[in-house]
Amino acid sequence: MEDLIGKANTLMEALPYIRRFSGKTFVIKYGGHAMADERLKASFALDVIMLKSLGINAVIVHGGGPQINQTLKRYGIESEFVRGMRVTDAETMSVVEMVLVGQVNKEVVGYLNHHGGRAVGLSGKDGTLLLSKKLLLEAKAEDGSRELVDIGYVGDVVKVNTDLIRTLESGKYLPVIAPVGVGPEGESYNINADLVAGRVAAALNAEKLILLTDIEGVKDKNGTLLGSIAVADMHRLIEEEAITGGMIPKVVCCADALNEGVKKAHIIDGRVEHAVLLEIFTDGGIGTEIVK
Ligand SMILES: Nc1ncnc2c1ncn2[C@@H]1O[C@H](COP(=O)(O)OP(=O)(O)O)[C@@H](O)[C@H]1O
Ligand SMILES: CC(=O)N[C@@H](CCC(=O)OP(=O)(O)O)C(=O)O
Repeated sequence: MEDLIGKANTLMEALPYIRRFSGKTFVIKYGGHAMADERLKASFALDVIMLKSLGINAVIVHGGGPQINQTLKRYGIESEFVRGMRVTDAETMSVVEMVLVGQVNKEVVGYLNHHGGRAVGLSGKDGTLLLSKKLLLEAKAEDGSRELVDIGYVGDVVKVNTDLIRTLESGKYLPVIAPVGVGPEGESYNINADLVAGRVAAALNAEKLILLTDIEGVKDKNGTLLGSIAVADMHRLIEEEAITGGMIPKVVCCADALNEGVKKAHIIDGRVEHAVLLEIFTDGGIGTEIVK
């Protein structure tokens, strides 16, 4: 009996969160390690289906950097990154689109539905979901000055077709978005998935933006996990090169999303089973929260 009462208490702990979040929108960026491991795939799918069952409008944006790397390697195409963004020429762009839209998106949709979801896969081209433009990247020149760098078909989101997402949600469907945008001339753009998640969260006025990654959260120069960082500290950590590579677009898009009205932004460890539920339904949460 004690065991059963314990179970009931665990359920009751979630009640205030369920009350607070039912009817709200959560945008979840799914990527990194959690996409590579069968047990974690199932745990992620079940977490998302649980959220939908509780009346939370979950929207998934997935990555696929490692899968793109694998295919580029198979084709003998070299790839390099600037501040966490892949330099993308026309040939690379066609591989990126093939892998993200044709392979990864369908795989994610497949296992969400296998576990009982009503997932619908979309690229930024479907219904012009992600109208985009070329992204010029601000980087440090050798003399220390700032310069804008053209890294090819890499984009930023100009406008999100929120109508399409709301239409799917009203039918209880679960949108799963591949981070490929479309320009005014119909051209494709490779967009960092964290950036897409941040823009979609802002456009939907989301309650939470949650980025799953392959590390416990954001760490300082000594490797200590930071439970919470303010936007000002974030800029300092980037300047000091404590935050580097793929972590840069993550923290920057969290800060942008908060500025545009998203209530909370979290970077959490996708290697932990049920990471999404632990973040949402426990008092302390997990990982790093970015705060204004
Ligand atoms: N300050 C930092 N704290 C944590 N991770 C960092 C930091 N700076 C750089 N990183 C790196 O960023 C990586 C996460 O970015 P990325 O590999 O692009 O993740 P994902 O594939 O989940 O999008 C971490 O594995 C880590 O190597
Ligand atoms: C411009 C840019 O860098 N786009 C990314 C898109 C995929 C992505 O963001 O995947 P992860 O979240 O798994 O890293 C890329 O080409 O790898």
